[in-house]
Amino acid sequence: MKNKETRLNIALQKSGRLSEKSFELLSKCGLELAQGKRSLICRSQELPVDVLLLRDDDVPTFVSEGVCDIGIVGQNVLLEETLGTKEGENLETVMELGFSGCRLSIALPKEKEYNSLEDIKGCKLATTYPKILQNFLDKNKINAMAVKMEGSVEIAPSLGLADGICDIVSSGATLEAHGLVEVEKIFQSQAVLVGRKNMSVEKRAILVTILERIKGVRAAAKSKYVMLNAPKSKLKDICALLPGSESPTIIPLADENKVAVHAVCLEPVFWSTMESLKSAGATSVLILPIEKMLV
Ligand SMILES: Nc1ncnc2c1ncn2[C@@H]1O[C@H](COP(=O)(O)OP(=O)(O)OP(=O)(O)O)[C@@H](O)[C@H]1O
Ligand SMILES: O=P(O)(O)OC[C@H]1O[C@H](OP(=O)(O)OP(=O)(O)O)[C@H](O)[C@@H]1O
Ligand SMILES: [Mg+2]
Repeated sequence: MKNKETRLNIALQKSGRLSEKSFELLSKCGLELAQGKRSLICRSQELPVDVLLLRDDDVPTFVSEGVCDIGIVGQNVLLEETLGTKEGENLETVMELGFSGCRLSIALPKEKEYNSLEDIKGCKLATTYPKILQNFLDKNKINAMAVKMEGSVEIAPSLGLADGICDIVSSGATLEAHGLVEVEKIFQSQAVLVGRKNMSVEKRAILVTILERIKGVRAAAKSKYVMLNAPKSKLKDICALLPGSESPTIIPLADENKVAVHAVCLEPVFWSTMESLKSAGATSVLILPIEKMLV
């Protein structure tokens, strides 16, 4: 009998703040996912990978229980779901993904005076993250109460349900719209790839392929391909200005006094860099995006 193929199961958020970026990342890694309209599982033809679509809060449990091998989740949810449980012992952060950056903060109505944490003693704070909040309060020896809400937390103070909140802040626009002011940042978060610690050798091999591709996608996103022409006499100065470039390719030109320089720059190339290149004698400076890169 033929052995069952080993496939890596990945848990992704079905819809929400993480899902679009997660799908985009996998797609850039060559994992085009065939998904029916209402299907909660999709298969990749390119690699032995299946993707399960979940609520983000369920991602840590699915991975720690071994239903999925890896998953994408915010560090805020990962910490909330694993604080004080055995679940976290099976899990490891495999890679920080650099998107969905946000912070968990305490915010109070703008009328309330705030000088230090002492001012929230005895307060009721509405939050979706009671364990992270309680942990922060305990560490700072502040006696305040966490009131659990599943969403729309910012509305709680104006309805008299709480004195303040502890919720996700990114631009701060939601706080402002609800007359709240951020007074303490308690946790900085981004999306991570979380994995189960004891994975089979076969599954780990698939994971390594995906990790290498993610590294390539992220390196390509930051990098640029630079092409320019340089007078031979200025070549050294011009090459020194190329940010994060290992060893540029130098190509002869019809004009014997000039060469073409092609380089992969692993750091951002700003307008100011291009202006410096021009001042140093470079002409026809072109900056091109890089689609894929194996690093
Ligand atoms: N405004 C924001 N800016 C950046 N990242 C955010 C923002 N809001 C949330 N996030 C991040 O995205 C994650 C998912 O947020 P989302 O609002 O989609 O969660 P949710 O409503 O709990 O979703 P689900 O329905 O899957 O339970 C958060 O846990 C956080 O890590
Ligand atoms: O500081 P800001 O940029 O305003 O972002 C913060 C808001 O973003 C998230 O909500 P989201 O908009 O995802 O809606 P949700 O409450 O339905 O999850 C979070 O719960 C905050 O309410
Ligand atoms: Mg959720």
